[in-house]
Amino acid sequence: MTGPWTEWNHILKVDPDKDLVGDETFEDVCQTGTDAIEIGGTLDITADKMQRVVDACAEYDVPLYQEPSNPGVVVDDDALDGYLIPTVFNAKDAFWITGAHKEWVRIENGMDWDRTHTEAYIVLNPDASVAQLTDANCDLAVDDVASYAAVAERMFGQEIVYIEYSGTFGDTEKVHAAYDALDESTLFYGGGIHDYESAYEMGSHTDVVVVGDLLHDEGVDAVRETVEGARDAMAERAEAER
Ligand SMILES: CC(C)=CCC/C(C)=C/CC/C(C)=C/CC/C(C)=C/COP(=O)(O)OP(=O)(O)O
Ligand SMILES: O=P(O)(O)OC[C@@H](O)CO
Ligand SMILES: [Mg+2]
Repeated sequence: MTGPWTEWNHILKVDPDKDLVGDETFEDVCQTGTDAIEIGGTLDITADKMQRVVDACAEYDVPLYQEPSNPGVVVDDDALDGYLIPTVFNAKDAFWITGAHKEWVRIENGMDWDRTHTEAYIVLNPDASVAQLTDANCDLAVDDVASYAAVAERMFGQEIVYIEYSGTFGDTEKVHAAYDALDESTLFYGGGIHDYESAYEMGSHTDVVVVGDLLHDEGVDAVRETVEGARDAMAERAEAER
């Protein structure tokens, strides 16, 4: 199966625990030009907060995915195009690799497998809450990162590999090594994208750029610039590869 993410350049990650800027609305959020909205965050997430964002975005055209941080915050809603379920490949605590997933399947009454997809996370910013929560080993060299990416694709059949630098702009050499290591899987990159230039720069090392905190810190106009930056970088790469 190939998912719609093979066609994406940009994802906007909305944290249900954080506010929008000024008088911006979810209608504005859905009209930034992003290819998809992912709803999720690490800290202080609840099903109610998730549901509020789903409801606020439901009537707009942009594809809507939930990215739950634990089984208890998953919401069942037809407005969702699907669930992007993290599995943290470099977590030292196995709960975040397969344990939470086992619990989810155990408590869930009938899984919606057709709408359930996984993201093979490689977490690289040790200061991010996701790194601390999962006890991720972020001390990885370029070849470690490339090898994790290849393992995710070739041994574990992961369609999405996610280099996560949440909160800080990452090492482009490591991101590019993951990109080079993948043949079929789609590479997501997230962390510290804050303007056209940073989106453009990272956009040439990944398939998809994920933008998170910028929405809550600067607002939709800043997000729109990152959509442009990612799109321009990826269009130029596609042109060069022709
Ligand atoms: C099996 C199910 C349904 C859930 C488990 C899913 C797993 C393994 C989650 C572990 C990793 C995690 C917490 C992912 C959440 C997505 C994410 C990385 C959001 C970004 O979080 P940060 O930006 O670091 O957090 P804050 O903004 O909340 O500080
Ligand atoms: O908040 P930022 O730093 O943009 O990170 C985006 C995303 O990868 C977080 O999961
Ligand atoms: Mg965040």
